[in-house]
Amino acid sequence: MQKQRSTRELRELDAAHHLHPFTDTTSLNQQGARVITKGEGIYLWDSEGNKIIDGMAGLWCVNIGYGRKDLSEVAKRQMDDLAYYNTFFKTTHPAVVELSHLLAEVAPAGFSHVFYTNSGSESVDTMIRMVRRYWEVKGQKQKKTLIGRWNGYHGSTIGGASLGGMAYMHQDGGDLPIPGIEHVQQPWWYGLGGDMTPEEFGLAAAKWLEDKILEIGPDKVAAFVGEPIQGAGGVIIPPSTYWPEVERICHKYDVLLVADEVICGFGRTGEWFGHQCFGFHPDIFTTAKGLSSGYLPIGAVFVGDKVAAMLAEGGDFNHGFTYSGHPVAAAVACANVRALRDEGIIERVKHETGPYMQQRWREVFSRFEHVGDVRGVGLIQAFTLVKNKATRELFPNTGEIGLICRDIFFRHDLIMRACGDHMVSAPPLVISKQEIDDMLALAAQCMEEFEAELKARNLV
Ligand SMILES: Cc1ncc(COP(=O)(O)O)c(CNc2cccc(C(=O)O)c2)c1O
Repeated sequence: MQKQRSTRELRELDAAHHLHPFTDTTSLNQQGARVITKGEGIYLWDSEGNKIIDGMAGLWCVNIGYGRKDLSEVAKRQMDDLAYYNTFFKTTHPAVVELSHLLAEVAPAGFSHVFYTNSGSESVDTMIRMVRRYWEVKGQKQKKTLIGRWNGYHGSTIGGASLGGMAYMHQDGGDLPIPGIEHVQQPWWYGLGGDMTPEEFGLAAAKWLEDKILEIGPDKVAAFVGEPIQGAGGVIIPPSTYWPEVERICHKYDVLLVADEVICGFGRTGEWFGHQCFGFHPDIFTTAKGLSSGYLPIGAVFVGDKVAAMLAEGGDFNHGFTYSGHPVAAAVACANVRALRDEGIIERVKHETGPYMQQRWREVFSRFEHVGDVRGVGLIQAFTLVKNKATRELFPNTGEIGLICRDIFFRHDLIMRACGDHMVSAPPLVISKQEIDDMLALAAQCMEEFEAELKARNLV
């Protein structure tokens, strides 16, 4: 058993050998990474023994909370029995069969089939190929353009990063987006709504999609892809009128509707899936994260019956991964989803802890001078750091203020995420009402310090 190295040793070796994702390595290595060693419920511990409230459930994924020994026991048993076999050549195994059956049970009506991947990005890339294959089998191969949203996030693969609307990801060494990917503006009322009511703006934002479809030509548009709530874009919650209107437009022009449920799926909004929270009906939806609560990498594409039937008609669908439906990941995901269902965790988010968080979140943050658009649903919430709350004036140099705020929270052992100047939170779904109170009391203290810091730096 490896002797536990000191924090200093771990940092030095990490700096010498580990390239971190989405990181300026030089900058990170000047300060050293924080070494996380343990998790339990909503808490993490670092190598210095500090207890941390994880207001982000890792990366929006540890829905069931840390430290579930039942999941690690399932993993060990499966690994001892069958650590790996593939599902390529007319083979399957009990773990992936049980998971597939369970997912068909928890999925909304019309979704009987899942395709497995190892991540959200792979789920999105799989969806892109499925959508294009669907139209090819239907004899409309030219219908291949997918439309996403600016500031949407769909992963880091070439397809996912192209479909995403993070412009900086298109520039950074990727020469993205790939051909056949277009974007429309996001349904962000607070920043783009002007004098419109949210309801008016939701319809206007949906019309941007109709305009884009007509600009490209309906006979060339394959699908529209969106997160029910844009997560990494800053928890952008669309007005109530947006998604039903998007669905109407997609039906009008025979465009497939795809929900990217990688963050919103598996109870995050209080519903099993985010599209159920906003009342629309996708043809396909992509998942990962909460599927296994991050205990092992696994993703799943839920394929609507209409699309599955067309794929079946097309014979071989030449796509898939070595670890598609990996036995250990499938077994852990099955145990995780069963627990989310059988322990009433999602039900509690919908009826107890979600409403409680949303009430307390608004009470705590609405009183701060430089906080606007306090928002959230279920256990995904945010607020926007603003220069002038009355006029909705944002800070210049988007992101600079967000990082100041995030670092104050981190110094106080509370993990929240700065997406630009949006401060966001998505804790494990097992968070209790008392833990919500504790988290928000600490957050309020951090915000007092943050607003003092703004004044001390003459940023307001
Ligand atoms: C909606 C959505 N779709 C696809 C992906 C890609 O999933 P993978 O990372 O498993 O390939 C995501 C992932 N979302 C994600 C991943 C990493 C960091 C953050 C952040 O907000 O800091 C968000 C996501 O949020």
